[in-house]
Amino acid sequence: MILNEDQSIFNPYLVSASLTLVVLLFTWVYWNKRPPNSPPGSNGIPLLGAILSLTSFPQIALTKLGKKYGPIYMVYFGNTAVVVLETPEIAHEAFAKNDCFNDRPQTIPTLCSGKGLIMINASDFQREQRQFNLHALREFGMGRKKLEGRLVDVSRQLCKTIDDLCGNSGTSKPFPINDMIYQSISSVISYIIFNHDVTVDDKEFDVLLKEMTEPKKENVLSGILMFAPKLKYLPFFSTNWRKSEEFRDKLEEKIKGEVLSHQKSHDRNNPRDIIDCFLNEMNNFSSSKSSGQIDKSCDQNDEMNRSYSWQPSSSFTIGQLISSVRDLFMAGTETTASTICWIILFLSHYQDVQEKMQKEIDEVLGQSGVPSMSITEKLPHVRAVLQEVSRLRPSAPLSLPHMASRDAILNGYVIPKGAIILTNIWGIQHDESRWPEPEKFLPERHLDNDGKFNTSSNWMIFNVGLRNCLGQKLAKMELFIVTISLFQKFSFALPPGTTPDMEGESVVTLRPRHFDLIATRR
Ligand code: HEM
Repeated sequence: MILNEDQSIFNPYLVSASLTLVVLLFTWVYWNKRPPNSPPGSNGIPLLGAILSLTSFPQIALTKLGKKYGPIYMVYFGNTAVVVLETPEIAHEAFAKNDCFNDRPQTIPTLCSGKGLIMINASDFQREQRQFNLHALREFGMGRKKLEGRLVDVSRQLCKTIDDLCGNSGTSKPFPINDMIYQSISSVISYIIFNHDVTVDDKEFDVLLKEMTEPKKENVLSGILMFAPKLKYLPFFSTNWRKSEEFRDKLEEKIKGEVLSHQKSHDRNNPRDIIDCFLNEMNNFSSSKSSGQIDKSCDQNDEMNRSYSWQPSSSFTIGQLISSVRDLFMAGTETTASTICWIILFLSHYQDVQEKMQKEIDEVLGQSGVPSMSITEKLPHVRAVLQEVSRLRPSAPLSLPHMASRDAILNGYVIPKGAIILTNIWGIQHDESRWPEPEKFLPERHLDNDGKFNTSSNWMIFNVGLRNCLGQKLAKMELFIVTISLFQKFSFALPPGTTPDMEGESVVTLRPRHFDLIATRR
């Protein structure tokens, strides 16, 4: 048989279709190859991996994958390996018992400048800075009467604003509370760092911070970049990345101004805030270089001194001061304020729980008693409410990303160097084997048979290990004192006929959408 031209076995369409098939087959085989003994999971769609699961609630998508693959699994976002931890035990093994899973991927442009506290890799530099800031937060914040006083003042101011809205009738019209809470919480951290409220005294500062945390499209994109950094090379995301860097630079310029004015009025024997304390360390370094002496003036009378053992070194520089202040401010506002908003929303929706909590507050403090951390034992129901709301709506549902600094074994699996490691805090706190009926709001699950408050290692909103939340003591104090102050003075309700949105929105944190409230003076 003679083949005419059209029937040739070298038909170009046939050849290119076959070649495409071969290329696709190779891509598929190559894409689906997994490193030997890596955690279970799927490689997902070639080139994209599981990236499409990063919907508006990535924590929920990842929890579903956890049910399929088990307590530790590995997926790909683009070509980046992402290991997800679904139990506190594995998180503990990774972050407390190991030193190779505590680096950070460079995925949050507003916090990644090679310096600071949050996104720097684990190193002597990082440990020294973490230790210094833990100590400085204690000195100017945690455990100090001074901070309790500040918190009480801030809460009083907040109550005064709400009281004005209640007017003569004693009941307000519906009003949004979110911005008031954000303002109060940023004021607390602002005093600890700058010894004044920068968001009130400097409007530009305030606008910048709001721009960076508002739930607008750009910030949602930043949330996605946090888990899939390689997307920053795509046109849509690259603009977003650049804009975030510009914001960071502007914010750092503002902080620099504050640092300069601190330098001018600095008295080493009378540190006013974290900036002064840091400046003392810088001076210590230069004087210890010349004299060999270490003078810890901000450390006088400090009962925590025993755990305070860093040596002044070159990690104390102006650049590092500016970046660490930026990180404390960013980390210390959004998370705590969102949690307080969730608490108010849940209690407004569940009126019976609110009444029970108020009864307890009334018995311990009455209408005029001043809240303080010394009465936590007497308020188990309040603590149970705080615990349950933050279990249901953790403000950092996937924690912050960690990164493997080398190939290493975790729970019997090989984790490749450079893999991003996420702790699925949401999944752990919604795991029905640990929390029966996990979706239900049941504060009493945190009380024992005698009505005493019960802690559980399955509650882990601050994550665990060597990079866990540096501000957790401060955060607990803020949640406790602000909540008590508000519910001691007011009852809150949602406007009749409205259906609350209890899901919220994920920006980088999980926060409630704006909601209106009615306050009634008690
Ligand atoms: C309810 C409030 C808060 C929650 C839920 C929260 C949660 C977290 C989480 C999950 C992490 C990541 C831990 C990890 O990667 O292992 C973290 C880190 C951090 N948090 Fe918080 N946080 C809160 C409040 C605060 C406050 C008030 C401050 C500071 C004043 C703060 C400062 C930091 C810093 C500096 C880090 C980075 C620590 C490091 O990398 O070594 N946080 N936080």
